[in-house]
Amino acid sequence: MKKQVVLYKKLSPLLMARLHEQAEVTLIENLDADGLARLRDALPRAHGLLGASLKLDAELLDLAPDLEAIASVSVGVDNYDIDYLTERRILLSNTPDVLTETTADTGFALILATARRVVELANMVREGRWQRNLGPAHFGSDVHGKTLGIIGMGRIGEALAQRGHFGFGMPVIYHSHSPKPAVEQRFNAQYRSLGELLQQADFICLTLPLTAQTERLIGTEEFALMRPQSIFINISRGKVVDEAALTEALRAGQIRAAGLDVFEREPLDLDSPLLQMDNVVATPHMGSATHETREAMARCAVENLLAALAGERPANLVNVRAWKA
Ligand SMILES: NC(=O)C1=CN([C@@H]2O[C@H](COP(=O)(O)OP(=O)(O)OC[C@H]3O[C@@H](n4cnc5c(N)ncnc54)[C@H](OP(=O)(O)O)[C@@H]3O)[C@@H](O)[C@H]2O)C=CC1
Ligand SMILES: O=CC(=O)O
Repeated sequence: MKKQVVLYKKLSPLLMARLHEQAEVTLIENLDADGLARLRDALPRAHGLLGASLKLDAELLDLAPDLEAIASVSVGVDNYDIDYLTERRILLSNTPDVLTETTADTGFALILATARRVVELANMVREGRWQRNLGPAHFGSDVHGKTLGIIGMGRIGEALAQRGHFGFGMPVIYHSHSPKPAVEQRFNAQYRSLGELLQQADFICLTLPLTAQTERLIGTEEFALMRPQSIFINISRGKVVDEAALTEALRAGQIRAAGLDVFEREPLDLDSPLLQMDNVVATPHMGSATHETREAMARCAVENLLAALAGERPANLVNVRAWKA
């Protein structure tokens, strides 16, 4: 008998067909109130779940006694209680690697957009406020040659370092759990303590996961270490930053600008003070959002799920302790 899979993310026809070959599929297209009620109805029969952007906590998963595997269409796994999943031997998989380059492109787009004031000045043109040649009040700051500071030197951090070093001649400094000799050699990068990095980098880029250790890692004290010309970029998770402290740092001129793809609460409220500031470029958690990459992520998630349901170890197993060899 085929296993029951609940999808809470729509897939391409090709991937739907692949899944239908192996499983009975229930598709929940929207996670609105109606969709969530349908999800709760489907959970008691589910062997596998596939989707993203939903906090799957114990209260919800207790409705699914036969659940064997969850395939997250994301690399970040902060929406899951990993200890709970491991205890229940539910295999959690994610989609690393396939989104690394695209997310680093987004990071660099934010670096360029904030430093060169692209959104603010493009809006000036669009709104008919471009009436004379630009003067210093509208000048931006250079990107090439400036110091790129990366917090979390993993896959995406490394792809950002590659762009900065080879593309823009930027000295790279970084902070991570531990030094990365191979990265240092490839990009002439130098390890710094968190405090040193915050004091020395022109661009401070967050590329680490949200965990109990990184939640609110950057707050009032950390912004106080940055310089008035520093530009802060967050493509990791909103909760790694104290958003009120960030808002205050921007207001007080402690930092020059911020490029933000992620927020404490998503979607970002329209009345967020961040949206009142010309020196903030806010994007809608679009790090991996290209046609090619989202399809590659979905394919990766489908293969992970099908492997798990077939009793094989998924290629991107997150909670390895849940695997019984
Ligand atoms: N904006 C978007 O759309 C996207 C956001 N993301 C976010 O980016 C994150 C990173 O992805 P990826 O690069 O693939 O992940 P990796 O696991 O490859 O890299 C994360 C790095 O963060 C470092 N790190 C973790 N905790 C700490 C800490 N407490 N202090 C210092 N360094 C730490 C790790 O260091 P070490 O190696 O030394 O242990 C690791 O190298 C994801 O978890 C996700 O939240 C990802 C994709 C898209
Ligand atoms: O935020 C996106 C992810 O893949 O994680």
